[in-house]
Amino acid sequence: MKEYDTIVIGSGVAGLSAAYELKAKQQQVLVIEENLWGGTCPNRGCDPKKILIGGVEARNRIKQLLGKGFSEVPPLNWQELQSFKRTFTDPVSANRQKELSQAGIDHLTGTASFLDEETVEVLGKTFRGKHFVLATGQRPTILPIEGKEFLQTSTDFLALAELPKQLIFIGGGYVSFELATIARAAGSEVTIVHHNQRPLKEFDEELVQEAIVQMKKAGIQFAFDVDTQKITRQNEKLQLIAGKESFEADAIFCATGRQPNVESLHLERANVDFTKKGIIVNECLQTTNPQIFACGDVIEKQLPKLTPVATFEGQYVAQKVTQQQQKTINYPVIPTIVYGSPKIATVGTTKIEEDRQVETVTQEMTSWFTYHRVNEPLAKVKLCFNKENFLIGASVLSEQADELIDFLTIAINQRLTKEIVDQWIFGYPTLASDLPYLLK
Ligand SMILES: Cc1cc2nc3c(=O)[nH]c(=O)nc-3n(C[C@H](O)[C@H](O)[C@H](O)COP(=O)(O)OP(=O)(O)OC[C@H]3O[C@@H](n4cnc5c(N)ncnc54)[C@H](O)[C@@H]3O)c2cc1C
Ligand SMILES: NC(=O)c1ccc[n+]([C@@H]2O[C@H](COP(=O)([O-])OP(=O)(O)OC[C@H]3O[C@@H](n4cnc5c(N)ncnc54)[C@H](O)[C@@H]3O)[C@@H](O)[C@H]2O)c1
Repeated sequence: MKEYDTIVIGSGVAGLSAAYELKAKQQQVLVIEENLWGGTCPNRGCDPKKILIGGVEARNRIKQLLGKGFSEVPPLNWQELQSFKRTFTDPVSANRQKELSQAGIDHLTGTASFLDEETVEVLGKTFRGKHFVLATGQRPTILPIEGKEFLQTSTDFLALAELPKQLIFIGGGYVSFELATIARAAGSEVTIVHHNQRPLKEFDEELVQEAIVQMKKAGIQFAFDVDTQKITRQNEKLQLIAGKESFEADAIFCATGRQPNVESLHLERANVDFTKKGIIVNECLQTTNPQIFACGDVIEKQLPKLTPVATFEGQYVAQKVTQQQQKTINYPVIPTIVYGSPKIATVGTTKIEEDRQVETVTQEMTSWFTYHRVNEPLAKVKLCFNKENFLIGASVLSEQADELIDFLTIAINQRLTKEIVDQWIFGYPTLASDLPYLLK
């Protein structure tokens, strides 16, 4: 049986960032992956989504400038956009394997299951590890309802060769807001159905409501307080049934959250505890078995489950395994973005907490040159300052929120004030040159 210093299970951003860091510390490493190498982000998550959003952004820019240089909005050609996307996604899995070979990291395709605390089995072969890193990520949850076999997921949507005419997204989270924006811009009729009145609950409620107003203007329909009970097929059409209400569509996508990939690992044989939200870890990302660490989406955590968070954790875990790191994990503030149209982004503390004596300042930026020059309908920021006037959090609504939020993240991490940035010269006119007007 072959023995390794560390066996990494899962080749997403969490697993691979751990593997490369472990190899750099001269460890013998094996990575095991059961599906596409590279995991969710580059194959069926952030990257393909953002390529499709690129087409939407270009079209929306022209839409905003109708009568201001443009007289018509060009149609978004789904097949062409999908082919462009595939030029990115198709080579990912083979490239990731090639890169691992070049780095001298052993890798194996198959499902890993523990036999005991030190041994895993893959396709009938066994491997022993002194340490393990569990980075098996999550998969979309499918509602356990009658007709669930008709439900599709974000993975299916991102791979659609043809775009159906009428679509429903169940759930008012990231996936629904982003994929509904893409489908609508490409010409589908789209409805988001949500089970209460508060979609995107992690984001500022007022900004979410303002985003919904604009999405409705773009033709996306919303149905709130809809408790989906079953899906039926009648001829070529699907019916989503919720009590007395029913909605018709050609395709229905379930976007009600994601669940951890733990079942096939047989964690009980390795004495690793987990809940339905993920693998339980301590503040050193160590599982209930001290030789086994876990990172990325598969762990149970309050933080947002995002690519840069998974990368950060993968690197930390590698330092922990090689004992280069003594401290508990210390996360910086985490920016998170919904790539709809408009975009909504948030970072740090954004709620007024009396005991921290914070102040929230709302700035409407629509008339600022940055937004007015491209005729954005609404651009708004909410900034949270502590009593020393340092920025500690922000929420942004705009087509350019994804870029501004990172400048605000730098301002929080570096404790930037207006006095400091007034000493700097930024390229003008840019989002960065707005920064002095946003800080105290
Ligand atoms: C549609 C979509 C859009 C997203 N957009 C963004 C975005 O814009 N920005 C952002 O920051 N985040 C985004 N995310 C979230 C981001 O993709 C994840 O947070 C990130 O990919 C998690 O990485 P990971 O390494 O933890 O897991 P994954 O990338 O999921 O990797 C886990 C891997 O483990 C493998 N595996 C599972 N079980 C086993 C087993 N027993 N044996 C062997 N292999 C196994 C899986 O096949 C998978 O490849 C998006 C997610 C989705 C679904
Ligand atoms: N831009 C990004 O960073 C990005 C984009 C996509 C996905 N992601 C990651 O993927 C995760 C999954 O995204 P998601 O949108 O599937 O999940 P989510 O957790 O963001 O949203 C799911 C939504 O579905 C609702 N819901 C739950 N049960 C429901 C039901 N029966 N009927 C109707 N609504 C219901 C929830 O209240 C919630 O609003 C995200 O939490 C995030 O970690 C990130």
